[in-house]
Amino acid sequence: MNPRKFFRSFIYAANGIYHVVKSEQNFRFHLLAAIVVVIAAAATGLSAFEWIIIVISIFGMFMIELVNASIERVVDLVTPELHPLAKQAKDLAAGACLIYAICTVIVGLIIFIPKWSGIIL
Ligand SMILES: Nc1ncnc2c1ncn2[C@@H]1O[C@H](COP(=O)(O)OP(=O)(O)OP(=O)(O)O)[C@@H](O)[C@H]1O
Repeated sequence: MNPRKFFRSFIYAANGIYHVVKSEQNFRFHLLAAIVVVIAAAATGLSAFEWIIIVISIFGMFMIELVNASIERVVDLVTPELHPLAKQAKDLAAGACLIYAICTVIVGLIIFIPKWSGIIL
């Protein structure tokens, strides 16, 4: 294994993340939502297992947004013109993000509602 090449791959990955933060409004929204969730989780007090679920949900959302942004760029590279398959590819990737986002909201509700209802009621 070449250590320099290995280290360079981290730089490339960090560049990709930096680029998506700069260029994708959706990614910045998820970043803000993640900060709010972490603050809410810290204030509520979660078990280690609940924290693991929250961390997996947050990082999974970032990951799928990165894959979505990557698919969008590949599609634009392959066909700058309008094409039904380009639309399908982008809409499918966006659909994957939406499905995972719905999943994270459900997971959040399952974790937080019983704790908050104990505080509110
Ligand atoms: N080359 C294309 N051919 C056909 N439909 C496209 C193409 N590019 C985007 N679309 C469709 O147009 C709609 C809006 O796409 P738009 O370009 O605004 O956003 P995006 O490319 O999906 O994301 P972003 O705004 O972040 O670049 C979506 O339904 C998308 O699938």
